[in-house]
Amino acid sequence: MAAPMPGYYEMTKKGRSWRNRRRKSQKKEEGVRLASLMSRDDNIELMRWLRKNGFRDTHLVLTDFPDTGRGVMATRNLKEGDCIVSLPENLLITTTTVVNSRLGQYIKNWKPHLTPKQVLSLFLIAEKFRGKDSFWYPYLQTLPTSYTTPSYFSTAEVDALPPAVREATLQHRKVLQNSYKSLRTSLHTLEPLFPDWKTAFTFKSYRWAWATVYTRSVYKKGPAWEFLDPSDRDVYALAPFLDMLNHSPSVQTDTDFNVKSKCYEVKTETACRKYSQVFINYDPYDNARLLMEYGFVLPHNPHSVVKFTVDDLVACLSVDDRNGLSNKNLLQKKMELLSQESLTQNLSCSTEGLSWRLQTALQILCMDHDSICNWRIVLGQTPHDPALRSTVQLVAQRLISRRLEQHYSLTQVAEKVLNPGSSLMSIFILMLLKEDLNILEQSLQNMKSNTDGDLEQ
Ligand SMILES: C[S@@+](CC[C@H](N)C(=O)[O-])C[C@H]1O[C@@H](n2cnc3c(N)ncnc32)[C@H](O)[C@@H]1O
Repeated sequence: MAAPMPGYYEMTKKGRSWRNRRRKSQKKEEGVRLASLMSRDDNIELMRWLRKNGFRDTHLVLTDFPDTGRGVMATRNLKEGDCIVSLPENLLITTTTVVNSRLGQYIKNWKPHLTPKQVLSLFLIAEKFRGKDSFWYPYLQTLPTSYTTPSYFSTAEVDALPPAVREATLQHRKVLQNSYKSLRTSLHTLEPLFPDWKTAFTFKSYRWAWATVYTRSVYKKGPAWEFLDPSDRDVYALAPFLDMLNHSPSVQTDTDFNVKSKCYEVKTETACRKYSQVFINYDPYDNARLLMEYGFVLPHNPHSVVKFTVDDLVACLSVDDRNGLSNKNLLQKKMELLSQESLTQNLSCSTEGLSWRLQTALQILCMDHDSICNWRIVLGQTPHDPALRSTVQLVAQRLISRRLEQHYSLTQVAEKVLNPGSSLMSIFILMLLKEDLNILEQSLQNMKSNTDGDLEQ
């Protein structure tokens, strides 16, 4: 298991002003940190190998940051438009790399066909097993030995998750297990290449390789080889050094393969000061998605939301339903409308309040028989019908209060069961629960303080 990073311990125990003070003092310490990480043999070897194979030197160095773990630091000021990484094609691991490798001719004939992720995972295991004989050895040496993605969660950690995230976790694990199961029957054909194939291609090593591909690959369109399973797109590339860049939602970067220079390039659209961490923006993901796909959670993630299902909304409607809003026929009509208007998913709230989709779905669900016949007109009215508005407000408050209660108990149990001192995953799960609590509390507070009952953001 990856060793928990001290920065995360600090984050869970101390306040924002403490962190700000700490950050300032950390800036002074960064020169020392820089020395410590760059003097590690595997990092020296990685940089030497990259340069030898056409990587142009950049003003970036690998550094251990207290808040994010290993990342990349700028050794000079970077300005908007600077190309910060330019990685030649021969240093990318894609399905083409695998096809042209010794492994290629073996796996081409496997049935069922392999997906691009399976191909890359097998290649990583194979090359790792070859040790120093592999061209990729200096890169493989710098990869994490384990991850914090859902396939590494303990049972207690899975149980502590909010229900929707737990479901996604179980699904993620099932996909991984099925993926391994489907190729396991063909592994013996690798015997001429790997007499020790049983020791090399275990589920444990597959889980590691799979997580490596999931958390570290960049988008690069491949040729979609005819031997590949077309259900997954051939768009993954492992990119040494570039994959050391951590994610921040507050930066803009332009990351793509340049067909002219034949290099994978990262251009920053956000200036970065000397001795600061250089980030790229993976995507505008909320914390649940970051945890599922990358195995981490961001404190104060601006994209974080708490999601609801239509069933959650309906359950709040039917409590004390004196107006008959959940009458069977009426409810069926409302459900049809929600489907027709694609309002059955992404119903969420953030610290800013309820999303437009959640508000609109609630308004439709709160309409009585007369209003539902003219639902477009009723929805379009400004100001809204006061009776409808107050029903929506009541149901919305009930929705958030209920989730808040559930979340309080989940968090209390999680705090008892999980040990943030021994697992980074436990820290992230507790952070996720606390971020969600914060969103729900702020949403409810906003609603209550809004005396006019205006639910619009
Ligand atoms: C592409 S790698 C980045 C380099 C990685 N930190 C390393 O040491 O190899 C992506 C992984 O880095 C970590 N990561 C990225 N951004 C992060 C952030 N803002 N905070 C914490 N961890 C982050 C997550 O573990 C994620 O799966």
